[in-house]
This record gives sequence, structure tokens and C-alpha cells, in this order.
Amino acid sequence: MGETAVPAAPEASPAAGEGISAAHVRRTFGNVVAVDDMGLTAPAGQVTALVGPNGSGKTTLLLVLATLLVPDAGEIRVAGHDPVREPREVRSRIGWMPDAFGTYDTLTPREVLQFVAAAYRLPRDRHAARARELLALVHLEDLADRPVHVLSRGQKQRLGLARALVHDPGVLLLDEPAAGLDPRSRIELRGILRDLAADGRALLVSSHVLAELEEIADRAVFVDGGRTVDEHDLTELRPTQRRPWRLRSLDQESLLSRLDGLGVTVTGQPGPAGVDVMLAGDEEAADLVAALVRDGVRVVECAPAAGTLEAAYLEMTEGRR
Ligand SMILES: Nc1ncnc2c1ncn2[C@@H]1O[C@H](COP(=O)(O)OP(=O)(O)OP(=O)(O)O)[C@@H](O)[C@H]1O
Repeated sequence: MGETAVPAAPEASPAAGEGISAAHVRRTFGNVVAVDDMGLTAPAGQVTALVGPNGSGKTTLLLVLATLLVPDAGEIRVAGHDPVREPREVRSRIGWMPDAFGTYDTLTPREVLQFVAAAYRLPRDRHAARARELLALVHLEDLADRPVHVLSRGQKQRLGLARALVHDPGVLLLDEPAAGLDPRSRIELRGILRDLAADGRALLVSSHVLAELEEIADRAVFVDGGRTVDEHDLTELRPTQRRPWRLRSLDQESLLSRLDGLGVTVTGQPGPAGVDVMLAGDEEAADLVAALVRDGVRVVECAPAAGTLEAAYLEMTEGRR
């Protein structure tokens, strides 16, 4: 995908400046409570990560925000409108990228984008140019005139992102946007998403690739069992949060025996890459290394084993194992 700025569609009127707010959202499917009590804020100009285990209700919530599912309860505003009472207003202001992009397989990417431009009522003479701009942005020019069914999963994801941007929406709802992308496309996706936020759009992004989200997100909303369990700015997560640290020494046996002696709990399986322990910040890590070295353990590495987002996620789900 391209490093260029995201091209705007000047005739559209993005609702930049208005993001998403939701409170007490509930949605059931028969006996299954998919979303029990979720709330979140995704402000304009920021990327908000929606993080939670499989089956925690992320996709269901995104579908509600995207007007594609009616909630049983909840107060929701998306780009200044209520998705239940004003679905058309919301739809004209959001870009929706589902986790699997479905389209008419015999159309070409260019035709898909022109079709979507027509559906959003962009002026007829803009359809071709808009498709061209977005095909360039997501690097699909070479495949622009091949049928969609020849595209790989990652290429379809990129087309899905282009499709979500056709009408220059002020709010973007992206379900697992990095799934299937190769490393270069992931880096480029990060750049595009940051650019979209820098232009004042609100982005809500669900993903399991936490290292990925950490690079792009300003805020994180943690959900579990259909409920929001935590919501904060990522900068607030950093200083003293308990997280796994990796220790490596020239003699792993003596490291393990000293950790045991010091009462430090090892998490996971020790392996050639080292031994993971849960520590609360730099101070505790420095004290532990000092104690190990004092006891003759030849430590060669001590560093956080996971990013802050991953650490917060592991802490949240610790009780489930
Ligand atoms: N149409 C449906 N009918 C019945 N149950 C459903 C339906 N859609 C979702 N569910 C259930 O609701 C719960 C939440 O599903 P959802 O897809 O929202 O989770 P998720 O957090 O997006 O999961 P994943 O990370 O695996 O994509 C799950 O238990 C799921 O089985």
C-alpha cells in the first residue's frame, strides 16, 4: 500500500470531528448473549483499539455500530447520529471493513470501487478517478482489471480497505484489517491508518495482533465476555504495569534455581530464548537482576517480553487459564 497521503473525495462531506460513543450496548442471539454491557469512546483524530479474546463480542459490537445489527439496548452515537434511528445518516459517514471481504467475484477491483462510488452517489464523472486514486493507495493497480476471485486474501483485504474509503468517511470501523497482509502491507496499512486519524477521522480497529495495534493505537478498549472491562489511553498503560519480562543467562539451570530461591514465579515454559517472569516495571527488574548477579547467575538479557498492550491483555485474561 502506498506511502502517499490518503486522497480525499472533495465532494463528500466527512464528519471529521465526531467520533463514536456507546454505552450499555446489549445484543443477544436467542439464548446467546453476544454483547452484554459494552461501552466505549472512539474520539475523532485517534485510533482506538478494540481488544478481547475470541467470542468476546467485538464483531457483534462493530456490526451494531455499523448499523448492520440492531441492538437490544444501548445509547450509541456514530458520527453524531444514532445507528438505530438514523441508519442512513450513519452509513453515509462511516467506512466499514469486515474481517472477510465479500464482493461479486466476477467484478474487477476497479469495477467494485466504481460501483461503490455510484452507490454512495459520488458525481458520475468522479467514479473512475476515485477508483484510480484508491487502487494506487492500496497498491492494486496491477490487478485492477482482473476478476476479484483471483486476488489473494491479503489483496482482498487491501481492496476492502479501499472500498471503505470511497466516500471519504469520518468514522472507520475496521474488523481485523491486518489479517492476511504480508509484512510490507502491514507497515503500509499502519501508515494509512495513522494518516486517516491525523486528518481528524475516528478509527475503531479490532485485531488480535497486539504488537500491530500497539504501533497504531492511541487508546485501547478491552472487552471480555460481552462486557467492556477497561478503557484507557495507551500512554497510561506504560509505567509500572505488571508484564512478562524475559531473562536469559549462560546457565539456565542456575537461573531457574535462583528464581525459585527468590520466590519469583516463572510464567510459561522456559526455552532457548530464555525464562519469562511477571514483574511490575523497571525498578523491580533492576532489583531482580542485581540479586541474580550477586548470587553468581551470569545474566545476559533482561527485557520486557511483551508490549504494553499485550501485557494488559495477558493480565486481563490471566484468570481464564
Ligand atoms: N448470528 C449469531 N448467532 C448466534 N450466536 C452468535 C451470532 N454471532 C455471534 N454469536 C456469538 O456471540 C459471541 C460473540 O461473537 P463475536 O463474533 O462478536 O466475537 P468476537 O469477539 O468478534 O470473536 P473473534 O475474536 O473470534 O472474531 C460468540 O459466542 C458467538 O458465538
